[in-house]
Amino acid sequence: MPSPLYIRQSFRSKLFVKEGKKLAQWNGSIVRELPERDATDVEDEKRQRGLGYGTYNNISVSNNFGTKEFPKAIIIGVKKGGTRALLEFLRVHPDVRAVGAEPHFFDRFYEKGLQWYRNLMPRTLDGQITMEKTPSYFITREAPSRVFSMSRSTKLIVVVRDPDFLGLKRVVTNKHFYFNQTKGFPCLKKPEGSSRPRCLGKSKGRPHPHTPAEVLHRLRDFYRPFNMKFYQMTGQDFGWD
Ligand SMILES: Nc1ncnc2c1ncn2[C@@H]1O[C@H](COP(=O)(O)OS(=O)(=O)O)[C@@H](OP(=O)(O)O)[C@H]1O
Repeated sequence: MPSPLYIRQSFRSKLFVKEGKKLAQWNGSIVRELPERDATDVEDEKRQRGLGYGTYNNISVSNNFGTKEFPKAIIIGVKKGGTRALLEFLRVHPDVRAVGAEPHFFDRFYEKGLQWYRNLMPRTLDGQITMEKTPSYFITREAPSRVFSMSRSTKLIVVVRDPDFLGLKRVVTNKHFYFNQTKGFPCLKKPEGSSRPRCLGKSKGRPHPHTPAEVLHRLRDFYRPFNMKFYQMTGQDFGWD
C-alpha cells in the first residue's frame, strides 16, 4: 500500500521559496491557473461526463510542453479539511502542476481507465510534481489498492494540520498572502495587472452556527478514542483533546 502522509494544516506558509527572478516568471502563471471558483462535486461530474475535461478552464494546462504524468502526490482527504486551500497554495509553486477540479478517478470514474486519468493531468517538465486532490478517496475502500496498482511511489496526503512535506524549495512565503477577515483565513495577494479572484470560492469560509458547550463536550467524548487510535497510528499526539 502507498503510505499516507498525515499533514498538519495551519496554512501559515510552509511552502517554500526561490529567488525573485523565478518568482516574477511564475507570478504570470498564477494568474492563469487559479480557479475562479471551487469545483463542487456536481460541477466535477458534469465536466467529466459531458463537457470534456481538457477544454474546461479550471484545468491548468498552461503550455504545450512536457508530458502528462500520473500524480506523484494525491491529496486524499479529509473532506472539509482545507484540501482545496492546500492544493491551491501548493500549486503556486513552479514545480507543482495540478488538476484544478477533483478528478474522482479512484472512486467514481475508475472504469474509464488509467489513460483517461492521465489525460486529465497538466503537462509537466522534468522535476515538476503532478498532483490532484479528491477528498472522497479517503472514504473509498478500494482507493488505496487502486492507487497502488497505478504506482507504488505515489504519496497520499491526508490533511490534518500544517503542510510540511514534498521537499520543495522555499518559494512561497507570508508576503504572498493576506488575512481575509470575511473568509476567516489567508488568501493569496492579487498579482499586478490581474483582476482574477485570489481567494477560495464561495463554498469555503462559511459562517458557522454557535455550538453549545455541552454539544462540544459530547463530541469530544465521542471522538476521544478515535483520536487516540489515530495518534498511535501516526506516532504523533495532535492534542485535539
Ligand atoms: N487557509 C485556510 N485555513 C484554514 N481553513 C481553510 C483555509 N482555506 C479554506 N479553509 C477551510 O477549509 C474548509 C474546506 O475544506 P476543503 O477544501 O477540504 O473542502 S472539500 O472537502 O473539498 O469540500 C472550509 O471550511 P468551512 O468554511 O468551515 O466549510 C474552508 O473555510
